[in-house]
Amino acid sequence: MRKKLAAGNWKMNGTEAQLAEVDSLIASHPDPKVDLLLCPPATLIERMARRVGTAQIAVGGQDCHAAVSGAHTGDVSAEMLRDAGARHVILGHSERRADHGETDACIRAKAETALAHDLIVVICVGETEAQRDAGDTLDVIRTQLAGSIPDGVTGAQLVVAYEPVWAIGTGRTPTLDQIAEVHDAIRAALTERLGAAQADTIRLLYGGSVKPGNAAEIFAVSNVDGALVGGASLKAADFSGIIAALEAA
Ligand SMILES: O=C[C@H](O)COP(=O)(O)O
Repeated sequence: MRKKLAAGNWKMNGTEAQLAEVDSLIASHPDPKVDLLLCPPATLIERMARRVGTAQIAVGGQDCHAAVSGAHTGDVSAEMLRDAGARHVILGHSERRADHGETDACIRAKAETALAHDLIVVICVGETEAQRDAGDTLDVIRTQLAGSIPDGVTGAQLVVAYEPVWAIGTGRTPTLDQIAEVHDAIRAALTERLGAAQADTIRLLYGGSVKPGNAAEIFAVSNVDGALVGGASLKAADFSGIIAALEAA
């Protein structure tokens, strides 16, 4: 039985004042029935981890470098994330793929380093609108999974997020059938690659315009084990509604 996971990706949003939302979230969910994860900008990781204290919210990074250390101005290493209090890292988000030219091989290299530093990796996959219109969605997803997931990863070390690029921050979402089709295909690809014993334990998150109003129907879809939430994770009241829907699913 996979424990559900509600993950928030704050992207490039938030300074000290934004951490008040974490206090509100803890107050609303002192004993959550699902796993909670917040991934703030790198500048807030340590402060958020301290703020969370012993409350049941994990903290994660939004990216890390593939190298352990060295001359990489502006980058953050996996070891630095661990040191700051992160236990997870998002890798291969479509915004990293688009803005920084990240390839599947690059994401895999980052994932290998992150795993070596005891971080749980949240690997993102998703098709563009043009790829969906061309009927290439499942091929794109399978290629991204094959190229970006390291060999030998265990179910405890990996979370996969399906985020259709055209649904991110747009208010548009796929149909429930489309979400089910992709999540079932991801589970099948992971089973073929890692074996059922590992694949069955990997949480698959849907991401892309998840809101309190659509969360319940998305969480009822086959092989959806939670969500990776962007905009709605910035407001505790909104994220709380999504968490409540996941707890009820
Ligand atoms: O990482 C989160 C996703 O990109 C979803 O963002 P969104 O909820 O703002 O659409």
